[in-house]
Amino acid sequence: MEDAKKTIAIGCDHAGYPYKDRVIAFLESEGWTVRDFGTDSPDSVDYPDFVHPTADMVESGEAQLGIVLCGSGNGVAITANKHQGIRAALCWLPELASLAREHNNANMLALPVRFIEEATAVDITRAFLAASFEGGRHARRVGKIACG
Ligand SMILES: O=C(CO)[C@H](O)[C@H](O)[C@H](O)COP(=O)(O)O
Repeated sequence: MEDAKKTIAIGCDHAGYPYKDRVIAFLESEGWTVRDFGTDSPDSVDYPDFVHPTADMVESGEAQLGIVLCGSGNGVAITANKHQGIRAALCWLPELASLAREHNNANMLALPVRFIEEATAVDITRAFLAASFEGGRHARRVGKIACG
């Protein structure tokens, strides 16, 4: 059985696919068990088909965190954020990834693969994993996000 505390879910579309294996290699080198929901080729696909299962695993608690990749990062972030228990952050700089965890308690990272270098994607992922939620005033604000 996978250790839920060290499991991370990942999913992408064809535009995110070029960086997925590099990000997975980094995650595994850091000791994470990676559950890869695809896609697994540059052939054109529809990102929601890969993001929903990724977000489901995070939302259920089977995975601690999730990472989704597409061209702009917007399609995957918008899709993931339709899940009540998901706070997905679109990040193109490591500093944004740190803040997403520290201030927003983000549990999913959205990477805009067509707008960042591959090494930057790894740097952003590293920052996301290294940071932790600061709580305090941010907990009050995060608690007000849910509606309906
Ligand atoms: O959903 C997106 C835009 O918000 C992603 O960036 C997609 O990867 C992109 O739309 C894919 O575009 P394509 O022209 O079909 O390759």
